[in-house]
Amino acid sequence: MDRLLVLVRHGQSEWNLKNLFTGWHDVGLTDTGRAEAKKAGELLKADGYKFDVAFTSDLKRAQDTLKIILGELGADNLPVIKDQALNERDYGDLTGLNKDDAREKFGEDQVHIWRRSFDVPPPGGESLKDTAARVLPYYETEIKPKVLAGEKVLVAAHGNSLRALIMEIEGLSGEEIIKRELATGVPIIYRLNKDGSVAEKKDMAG
Ligand SMILES: O=C(O)[C@H](O)COP(=O)(O)O
Repeated sequence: MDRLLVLVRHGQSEWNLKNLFTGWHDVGLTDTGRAEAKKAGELLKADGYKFDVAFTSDLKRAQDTLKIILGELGADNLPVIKDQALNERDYGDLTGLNKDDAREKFGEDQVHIWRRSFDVPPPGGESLKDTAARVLPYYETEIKPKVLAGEKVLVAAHGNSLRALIMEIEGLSGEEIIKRELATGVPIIYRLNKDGSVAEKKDMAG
């Protein structure tokens, strides 16, 4: 049985381009982001991937990325399940601030801690641990059972909600996952064992 799970981070968003903390703010894709999504769809199509169901967040940059990918795959009618459990980490009071300005204001180290520590939340927002606490139950109850039952599953979500998922799927520690950077619009392909562990992994970045 092919227990296929493909994860893809949304393409470049308007606020990625402007280098602003985004979190739950609902911004659209840039032209580059749309092109990245199209390329992701083309790569998946070229390798013959087909899906039974797709999951995405409640935010349009992930939903639009998914829509473009499904268009490339000729799968516009695929069932799509949207849930805010897959949203980006909430960046709290940092939302809308320029990341370089924040480094000047709060210091490089503090901003790095907010962005890449496992359990220190930005003011008023979610740490990666907090994000994992809502992403992982959703994965366990909604996504994983489908993959283990043999449905081919595509997930379009966000840098930090996908980090939380990858941590669980690959069995990484908090220390290990915070070092992992996810490129926008690059599919990561997993084939899982019966127990949900990774049988095979391929990153389409090469
Ligand atoms: O929400 C954001 O600003 C980005 O999508 C992810 O940001 P990060 O790389 O600072 O975690």
